[in-house]
Amino acid sequence: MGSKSVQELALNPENLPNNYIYEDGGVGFRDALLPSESDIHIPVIDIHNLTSPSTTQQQELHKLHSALSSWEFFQAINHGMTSLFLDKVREISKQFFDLPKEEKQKYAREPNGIEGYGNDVIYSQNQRLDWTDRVYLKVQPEDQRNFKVWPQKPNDFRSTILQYTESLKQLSEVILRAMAKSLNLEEDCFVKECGERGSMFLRFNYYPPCPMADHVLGLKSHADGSTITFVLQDKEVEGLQVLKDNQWFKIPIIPDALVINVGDQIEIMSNGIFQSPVHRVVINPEKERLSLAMFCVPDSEKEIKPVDKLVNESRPILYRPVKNYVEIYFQYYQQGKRPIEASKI
Ligand SMILES: O=C(O)CCC(=O)C(=O)O
Ligand SMILES: [Fe+2]
Repeated sequence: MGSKSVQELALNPENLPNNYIYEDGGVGFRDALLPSESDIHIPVIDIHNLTSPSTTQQQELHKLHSALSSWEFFQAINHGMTSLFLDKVREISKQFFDLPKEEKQKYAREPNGIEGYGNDVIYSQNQRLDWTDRVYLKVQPEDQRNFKVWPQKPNDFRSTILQYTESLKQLSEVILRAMAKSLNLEEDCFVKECGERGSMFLRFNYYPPCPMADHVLGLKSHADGSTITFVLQDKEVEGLQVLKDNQWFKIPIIPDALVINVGDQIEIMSNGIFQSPVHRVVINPEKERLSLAMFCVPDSEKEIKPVDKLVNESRPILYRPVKNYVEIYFQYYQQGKRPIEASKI
């Protein structure tokens, strides 16, 4: 990891390294609109309804389709995980970042590796840095778990994360099937496209408070390289924003909802019908914020391309096939570029 964690930098905020600071670009970071202030709402989807008998399911699929073609973000409720369990997930995450530096360093990522505890990988000198410390773990498939970088403290860290992974693995299938149905495709078409050995990456994002919140970003604007992403937001401190029609909107907190968004790989598979939204995270001057993002990605051996049925004369093919998209993703991201450009025809 870089010489200092963001958590350490936050102790001495008068002396921030230049790479964290947006001199003028920062104006207005925190005055994004709440969708409700503009008469529009981030859709809320009831997952139970997605798997209910016909009429209820049809209505919910319709809602999902319109959510994904407008905001590309939605909040999922009734997803089967209890409030108590989600609190537990947040609690063990917080406990990890509260540990002494020496303990956290045991799980530090390799200088150029991506898994483990650390902050931004530095690719170039003038790269903008994100005001966040992370733990990044490949949690699926099982035989690719690198337990060397999985925290052992708090004691129930691993067991809680394994349970969380299992729940989201099941939920991701439900969502991918529902997405396909909402496009009148074979129900299993996206699931199949992801292959037998789809991967899941879990990222714990810890954003310390920063008095220069108008001049630093927790996460610079980006779109995810996943098929879909699940975000468990902080229960009290907001920060996630989505760009729509050139305007930033806050994603409001619904305490037990999971925020779900389309990633680049569903944009490719759906031939651009569902698009991967640009989003960012702003910082709070007084309060820390913690979130968990779970990225679902296809088997790295599988080639991803637009589904045949979504390509026709009026909708020509818009994307080239891609393979192991995650690989190129980070380099593009750290240079502030959008990796999806590599696939656009
Ligand atoms: O912190 C958040 O709410 C969102 C995190 C995110 O967008 C990401 O990790 O890709
Ligand atoms: Fe993201």
